[in-house]
Amino acid sequence: MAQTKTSTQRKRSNPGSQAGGVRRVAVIGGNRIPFARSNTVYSKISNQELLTAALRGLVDRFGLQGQRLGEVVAGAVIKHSRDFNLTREAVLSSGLAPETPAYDIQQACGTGLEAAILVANKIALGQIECGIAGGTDTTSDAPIGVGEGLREILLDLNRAKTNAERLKILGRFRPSHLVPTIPENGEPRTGMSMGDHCQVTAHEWAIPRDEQDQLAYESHQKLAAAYGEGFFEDLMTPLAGQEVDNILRPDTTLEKLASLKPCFDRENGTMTAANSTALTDGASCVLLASEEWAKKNGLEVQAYLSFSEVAAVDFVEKKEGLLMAPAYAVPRLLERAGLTLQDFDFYEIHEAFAAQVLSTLKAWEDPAFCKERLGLEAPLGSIDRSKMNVKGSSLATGHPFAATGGRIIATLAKLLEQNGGGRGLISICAAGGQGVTAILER
Ligand SMILES: CC(=O)CC(=O)SCCNC(=O)CCNC(=O)[C@H](O)C(C)(C)COP(=O)(O)OP(=O)(O)OC[C@H]1O[C@@H](n2cnc3c(N)ncnc32)[C@H](O)[C@@H]1OP(=O)(O)O
Repeated sequence: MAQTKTSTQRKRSNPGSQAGGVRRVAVIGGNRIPFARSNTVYSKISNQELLTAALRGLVDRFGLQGQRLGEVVAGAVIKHSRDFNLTREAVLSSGLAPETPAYDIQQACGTGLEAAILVANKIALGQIECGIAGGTDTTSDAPIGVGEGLREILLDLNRAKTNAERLKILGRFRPSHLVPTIPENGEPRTGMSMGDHCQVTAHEWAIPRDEQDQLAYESHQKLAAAYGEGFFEDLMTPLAGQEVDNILRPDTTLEKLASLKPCFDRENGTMTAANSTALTDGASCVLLASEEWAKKNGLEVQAYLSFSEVAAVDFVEKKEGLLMAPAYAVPRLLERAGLTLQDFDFYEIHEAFAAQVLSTLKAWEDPAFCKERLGLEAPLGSIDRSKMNVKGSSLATGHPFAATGGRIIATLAKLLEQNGGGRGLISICAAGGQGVTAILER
């Protein structure tokens, strides 16, 4: 029994983890539910149920029933106040051993990738052997809050001891108290939405409308082709009769996209409902492990999560583009990894908005931006666009905020496995002027 052994008698359980040493972190595989436009098929399904469905699918696929994993880390950008720890609740219904620890994190649209970095770091340090990272979001089931006035009345009512006290408190009630507090897709410090911010950046970088529409069009074409070849068959668990992302429009045309009206700057804007992500419901997760654990459990390694970098920009005082932090994170990532921007076989650049992707690519090509903002002697340069988002991305799949990271990791890991090797770059912009990036290799 472990309790009767002294520490010196105890066999070291992670011989790969020497002091100061790190282990390679394997991506075993991922799973997600099909993503759905908000207020459609998942409109009556909670965040917790969406995450549970994605987790259960992963548990079934990799035979993890009853296993105690190191930990499960996930989160949602928009949560109800009742969801203290929705990841733990999802784990308790997932088929994993109930002794598996789990907790929520929140890093806006970077949540899923940040969760994977947290789990990976513990595996790398030998603190755990395996874990699951994930994310979920539903804008169909957004929490509606009550205003301050009504909140005070309700709390006082709860504390009141007599009916007379209750009646007196109810006398403070005014119809104006019924105005609800609805969560906004906006930045608290600027009062602008993500789309408003991105439209400012698109103007600054002079991103033409037709280039944004082209990117959106290609995203749908590539996602449709990926479904056609069965790419997602072992990456997805159907839910509520939904088998594919219902935002996907394989039949859309460039002419149709060109006909849509701008939706943020309505006068001079270039961003539309098609070259912006739609509000989406969904969940995803990925299984990460040490190589030893994977081998012991007879599981193949798809890829390794080797580097990560998170950056933040000053979008308040310095007026940097809110969604431009990946432009800063990636050069730091490359420097630490000893790589150039061209040293990749795949690029997974989250398509929050087509204009966000195109502004970031343009920034890396721009000598003045690279010198003055990034402190580089030469620009990072261009990427081979045929290697970018090859199975479609958020414009076509949709973007359930916290679930996008897991979708991307699972897609890229499978691509690297199919390719028989190589390297992929992940870049995800996030609210709050942040960007989460990582490298997968095989
Ligand atoms: C949060 C982070 O941390 C970082 C990030 O990722 S930032 C990104 C976060 N996400 C967002 O901010 C979501 C942004 N999106 C939105 O707010 C909304 O989707 C939107 C304002 C852009 C559009 O909303 P909407 O007007 O309700 O869109 P919707 O009604 O679906 O579409 C408008 C029209 O375009 C059409 N359309 C949309 N996509 C199309 C496509 N691909 N092909 C053809 N037509 C399309 C629709 O059919 C519709 O046409 P009709 O009016 O004829 O019905």
